[in-house]
Amino acid sequence: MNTLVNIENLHAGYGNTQILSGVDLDITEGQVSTLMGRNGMGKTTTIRCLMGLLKPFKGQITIAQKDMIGAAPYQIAQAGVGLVPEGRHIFPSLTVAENLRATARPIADGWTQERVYDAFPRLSQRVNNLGFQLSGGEQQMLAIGRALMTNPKLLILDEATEGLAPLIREEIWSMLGRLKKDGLSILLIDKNLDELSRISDRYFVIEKGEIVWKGDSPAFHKERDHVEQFLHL
Ligand SMILES: Nc1ncnc2c1ncn2[C@@H]1O[C@H](COP(=O)(O)OP(=O)(O)OP(=O)(O)O)[C@@H](O)[C@H]1O
Repeated sequence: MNTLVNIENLHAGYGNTQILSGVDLDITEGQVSTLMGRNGMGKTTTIRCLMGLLKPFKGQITIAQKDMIGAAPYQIAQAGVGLVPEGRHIFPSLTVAENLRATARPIADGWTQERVYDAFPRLSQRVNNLGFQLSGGEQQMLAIGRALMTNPKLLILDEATEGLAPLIREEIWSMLGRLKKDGLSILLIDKNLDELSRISDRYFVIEKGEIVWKGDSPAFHKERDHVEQFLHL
């Protein structure tokens, strides 16, 4: 199996404050990987470096074996990485259809609006509604749909089900399961261990800007108590 993204010895922070001090993270094609850690440990900072939104102090980032450190966000998108950011950030004054069209990068046999509506039937009933008129769950589905319309090789979801109702969470988790079956590589930033363990193949735990535990599914199940200790206060 091929390595899609490789992050090595990543150091980054804000101004003079160092947040990441040597993060190593590798993502294998076709797998679901999970980055976990308590609040403020550096998960979003790691993703911001990968997406070209924050310039790292040092380290290496490759996407499909190509050096991408310091690349601009549009170049990361072109390299096939799509992000569903924490807090969704859909366009509030555009309709659902316009939101989906806004970032689309069509390819042959790729994602279309119809495919997104098939995947999230709730959205198909809201096509002409404006972003701000949607419920939190519908906004999250739209944010995922919008990322899929860029036809990514790797889809990153930062706290995808945070604050959503159980039924909506379930819809999103089963949708992610279907995307995995279709062969999409996914990186989840999440803390819901029960739901994660249904689809995740590999796990990384970050603490104070370093990966302190990593393992595959069998290792996670065997050492779950140990992993949970990193996630609790
Ligand atoms: N723009 C910023 N300027 C200064 N400090 C920041 C900025 N963004 C984040 N930080 C700090 O960097 C640290 C890591 O934040 P980060 O968002 O990466 O954490 P996280 O692991 O994603 O946590 P959370 O689950 O709370 O989102 C925190 O201490 C945070 O306060």
